[in-house]
Amino acid sequence: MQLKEILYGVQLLEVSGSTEKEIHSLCSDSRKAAPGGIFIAIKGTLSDGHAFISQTIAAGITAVVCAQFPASLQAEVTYIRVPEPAAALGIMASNFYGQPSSALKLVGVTGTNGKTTIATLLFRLFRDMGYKAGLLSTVENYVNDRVVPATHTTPDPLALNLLLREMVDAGCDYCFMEVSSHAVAQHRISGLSFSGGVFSNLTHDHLDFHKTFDQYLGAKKAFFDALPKSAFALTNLDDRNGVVMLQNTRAHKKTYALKQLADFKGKILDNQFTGLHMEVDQEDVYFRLVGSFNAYNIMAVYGTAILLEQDKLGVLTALSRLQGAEGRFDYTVSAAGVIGIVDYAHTPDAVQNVLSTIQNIRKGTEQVITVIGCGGDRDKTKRPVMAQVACDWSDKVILTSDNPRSEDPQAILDDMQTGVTPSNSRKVLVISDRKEAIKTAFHLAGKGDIILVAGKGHEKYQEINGVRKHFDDKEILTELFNQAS
Ligand SMILES: CC(=O)N[C@H]1[C@@H](OP(=O)(O)OP(=O)(O)OC[C@H]2O[C@@H](n3ccc(=O)[nH]c3=O)[C@H](O)[C@@H]2O)O[C@H](CO)[C@@H](O)[C@@H]1O[C@H](C)C(=O)N[C@@H](C)C(=O)N[C@H](CCC(=O)O)C(=O)O
Ligand SMILES: Nc1ncnc2c1ncn2[C@@H]1O[C@H](COP(=O)(O)OP(=O)(O)OP(=O)(O)O)[C@@H](O)[C@H]1O
Ligand SMILES: N[C@H](CCC[C@H](N)C(=O)O)C(=O)O
Ligand SMILES: [Mg+2]
Repeated sequence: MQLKEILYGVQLLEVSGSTEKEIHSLCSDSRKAAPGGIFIAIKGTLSDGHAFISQTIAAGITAVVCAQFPASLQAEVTYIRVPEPAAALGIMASNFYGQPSSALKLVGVTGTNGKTTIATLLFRLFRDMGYKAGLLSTVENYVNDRVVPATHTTPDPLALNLLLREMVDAGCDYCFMEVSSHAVAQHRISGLSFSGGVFSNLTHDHLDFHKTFDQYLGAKKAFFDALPKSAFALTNLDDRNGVVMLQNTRAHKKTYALKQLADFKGKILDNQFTGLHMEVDQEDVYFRLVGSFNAYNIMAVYGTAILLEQDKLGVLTALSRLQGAEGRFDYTVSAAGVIGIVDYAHTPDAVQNVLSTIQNIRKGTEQVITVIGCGGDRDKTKRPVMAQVACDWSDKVILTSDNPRSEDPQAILDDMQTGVTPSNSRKVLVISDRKEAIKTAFHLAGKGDIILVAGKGHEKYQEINGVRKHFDDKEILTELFNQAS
């Protein structure tokens, strides 16, 4: 493709060299530079792509997009100066792959918790209703029934647009994707053409990256601010930040809620371990998903499907058959009657939601035993809060390791323990080895007791000292449950 075609829609500040040359590939990682390609220099959190420009030219790159020109320019290379190379990369990746997002109805889901659940339910709903569709999520990506492993919640612009291209080529009409706050801040979604945006909720997370809650809120809001007039913006009216999200959007503003009047109004009639009984837009429906937080997810999915012009009863019927996403309130019962729940709750709010759901459903006398850790190289301020929430809502808590990554597991546990109040300390055990922690919870549990293993959900690994080894909470729990029978 011609360089000038790839640059269509990019704000150019300065160009040195010809834009009428054939380009074979795009890359933002110097290690992937290929002859006849274009390199986009991005300033990241660890290094600055500008430092690698000469290396990429040595590897055969013929065009460079950057925020500052290098001191000396090579005659055969075209240099393009832009205000924000990361944003330019999004637009260029979209052009390079033939603007696939315009050929699909693309819906983005953002918020602290619920993105994977909402996007996955939407994907499965539309597949069940007979549509060809794609999914971009934390757990897995899908092109119809083909699974593409996920590396990020929201992939980088090149991987993202390539996947969208594959969806269009496979005949997909819809794509449902998670939009993480990192992706918005790093312009990974720049250049995409959205048909709709959905907001779940906003609570404490990622303050290591966004520094303040306002910056975190700003990243989520920027997604809605950039939606076109033709799109819809669907928000959760019961969330304190739900209205703020839509303040400056040009899209059609729509709302869902359980506690007040909204465009899409739901009500929980009953909430059991077997599922939710709800009234949705005046229809009485049973769902297999558990917990009041899932009632919100259901309303978000229902509202989106209606805004995508689907038939109300068809949507509710298909939705009532769906199971939750893997590792989200994933429920098993041992032969001896111990209940195990694996859940991806890894923020204070999510932990509280899962535990309050358990409290609301349990009959009264059963113990709730929570096994929980916090990830390394991630927001440290959430550690004591998560430990405190776990203690406040459980009878016993086993503090353990999640993914320590490059951190010392004991240091993470120390941070968590600062959230254990003296009155809660008698409830707490600290067992760094996660498998041992789950085993101990199992040995402490009797008939009817509930073990919550929180934080890792669907993850099939544990990362300690930068090394990933196979680890699966559900597998360990199931093995213990089977041994006992
Ligand atoms: C903190 C963060 O978001 N980091 C992402 C970011 O990396 P970075 O800013 O550290 O990049 P960098 O290493 O400083 O490099 C800057 C630039 O120089 C380039 N480079 C670097 C080295 C080199 O030798 N040559 C070279 O060209 C890099 O390719 C990059 O373009 O840009 C990279 C390329 O897109 C991402 O892969 C990387 O994700 C890392 C792996 C990551 O763990 N991200 C997590 C935190 C994340 O994004 N999570 C969210 C979900 C969060 C949630 O749960 O809500 C997600 O969307 O997955
Ligand atoms: N609507 C919701 N409100 C609050 N908590 C929720 C909601 N939906 C799910 N949760 C809780 O949050 C956890 C994560 O849910 P989910 O994976 O759907 O969210 P996510 O936004 O995709 O998270 P991540 O950003 O880590 O990918 C679940 O395991 C559950 O405990
Ligand atoms: N997408 C989130 C998931 C965290 C899950 C938890 N298991 C951890 O490793 O901290 C992140 O990268 O922050
Ligand atoms: Mg997710």
